[in-house]
Amino acid sequence: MPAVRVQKHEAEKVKNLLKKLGLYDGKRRPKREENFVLLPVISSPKLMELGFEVIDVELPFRPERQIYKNLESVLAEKLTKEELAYLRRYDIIGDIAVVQIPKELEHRQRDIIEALLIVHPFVKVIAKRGVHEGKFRVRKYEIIWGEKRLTTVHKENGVKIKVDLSRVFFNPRMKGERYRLAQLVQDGERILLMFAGALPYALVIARFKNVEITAIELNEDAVKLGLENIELNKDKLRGKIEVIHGDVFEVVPKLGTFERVISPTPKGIDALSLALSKAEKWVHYYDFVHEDRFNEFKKRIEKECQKLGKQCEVRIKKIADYKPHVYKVCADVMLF
Ligand SMILES: C[S@@+](CC[C@H](N)C(=O)[O-])C[C@H]1O[C@@H](n2cnc3c(N)ncnc32)[C@H](O)[C@@H]1O
Repeated sequence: MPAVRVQKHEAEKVKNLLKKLGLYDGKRRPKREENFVLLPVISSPKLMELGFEVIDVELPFRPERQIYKNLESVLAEKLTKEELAYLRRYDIIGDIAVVQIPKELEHRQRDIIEALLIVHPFVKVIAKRGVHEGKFRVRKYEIIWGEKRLTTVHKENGVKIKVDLSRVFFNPRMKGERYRLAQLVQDGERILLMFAGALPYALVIARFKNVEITAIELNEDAVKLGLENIELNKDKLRGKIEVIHGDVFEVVPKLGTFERVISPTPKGIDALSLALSKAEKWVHYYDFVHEDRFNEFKKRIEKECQKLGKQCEVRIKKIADYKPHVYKVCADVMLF
């Protein structure tokens, strides 16, 4: 059966491209071979046209449950249609499943736990999530099954990220966004990462690109985890990460400028002017914006640039739904 043979460091990028083109065969597992990875693909002349090395190899099939079963299909046997409509997206963070159980489904908690264990037999903890709280944006959780811990190692974009959900912010749904930024970055850049958390953005960027990242974070627990994460990934990182424990608004004004500034801004904090003032070429500024206010947000950024004597081009990208009509967005700002 066909597989594409790629260098290990390119595997993630090529896999994403193949998925986008509908050529990746998710029913079989990829395989490592020294410095190469064999990616299962669907037979297509397009692969040759794209210049890939296609070989014929037996790659093992994934267990059936991983392909066909999702939580909804398992629960469809037990829950009514009305109840199924209340099911929310859940996250798998390392070996922890994080679920939301609305009050309409509280009486179904046991069924939901059983179904999760069928779909994800490797999870060791199932936790119900609450809202983000405080300036460190940590969520409240209630463990409803398994080991009594909220610490785990999550794998994403080829890096390991140790997190303690009871002490630090972490959002696995930003995986694609972190990959997007890593692809925009060029080797050799100096990057300022504000509000760095346990370093998920820094690790993914430094895994793909040979850059110098200065990361600022106020939560001491996140800083400690970030340093552990650098150690955990040291063999894979092409770039360097320096972590500064402190308040962005005190530390950053004392620093010089950077080619690129990234601000995964906590909700309710305005660090726009600071981010723009420290950037030479690019800013990626995250915020939560009502769909009717995208243009207003863009104008505000342009005005801030003018105040700083800089010209800019702004693109607002929707990253995730936050609540009805409000999105988490990233403003990609090019300065010139
Ligand atoms: C939305 S989270 C993003 C964390 C990380 N970038 C991630 O994506 O996982 C915001 C982070 O900013 C940190 N933070 C909040 N206020 C801060 C400040 N004034 N200076 C530095 N860090 C701050 C919080 O502790 C939290 O880790």
